[in-house]
Amino acid sequence: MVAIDGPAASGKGTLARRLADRLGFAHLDTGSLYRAVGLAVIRGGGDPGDAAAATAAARALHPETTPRVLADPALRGDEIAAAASKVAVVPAVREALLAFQRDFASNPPGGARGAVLDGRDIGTIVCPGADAKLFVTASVEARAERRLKELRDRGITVIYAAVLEDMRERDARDSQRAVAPLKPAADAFLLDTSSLNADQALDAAISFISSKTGLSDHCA
Ligand SMILES: Nc1ncnc2c1ncn2[C@@H]1O[C@H](COP(=O)(O)OP(=O)(O)O)[C@@H](O)[C@H]1O
Ligand SMILES: Nc1ccn([C@@H]2O[C@H](COP(=O)(O)OP(=O)(O)O)[C@@H](O)[C@H]2O)c(=O)n1
Repeated sequence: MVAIDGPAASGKGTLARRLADRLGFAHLDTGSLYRAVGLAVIRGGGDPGDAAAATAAARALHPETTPRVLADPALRGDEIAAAASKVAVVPAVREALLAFQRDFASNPPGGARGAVLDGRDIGTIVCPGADAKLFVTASVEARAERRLKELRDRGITVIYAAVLEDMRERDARDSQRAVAPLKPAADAFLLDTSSLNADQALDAAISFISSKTGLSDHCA
């Protein structure tokens, strides 16, 4: 089981997807779970900063329907990213999402022989027993450039300064929250992708993972 954590637009999702393909593992983007909770609160007319509304939305996510919910393209916008980081500070929300993540890691769907999970607290809280942990970073400017390009490619009109500001705010909220803050696990491999392309990041990750013997479905 491989755990990948890091801040927004560091490249952790791209790396996790490509690693999963390479290893024949299932992939779970755990940020989508928090985004789904944020989206559900907004669609219900609520405020993502309201802990009770966020907790109710997290508890309403059921394992059978979750894969369909996670495929909703509406999850990908920056407004939903901000909502996700607000619901993510609520301990009861995190608690409600824990079992789904651990179950995915221990019993990967589709008969996969392992799992790659990416998020903020995979190596520290969700799967502290992971066989390999990576913490992917990049400068906030490089990450804002990447997110800007991604949003513009999807036809969304945004300016660099606003994306940079959003990213700084989310970094601060994610790193400073009391429960499961964004930070590298003590035994994580630090991978700074500021000057690496996606292929180079994948190569560096494969070298690290190859140095670990025997990947299994260890998680908690
Ligand atoms: N090493 C890299 N160098 C440059 N761009 C990258 C790299 N890895 C990913 N990207 C691009 O940056 C954007 C954010 O990557 P993503 O994997 O979604 O980040 P995260 O999951 O950390 O938010 C995407 O458009 C992706 O194609
Ligand atoms: N394991 C996780 C994953 C995401 N999150 C929260 O969910 C938000 C959205 O995560 P994401 O991974 O989809 O965001 P990006 O990195 O794709 O921008 C983050 O800013 C975190 O606040 C979390 O708290 N724990």
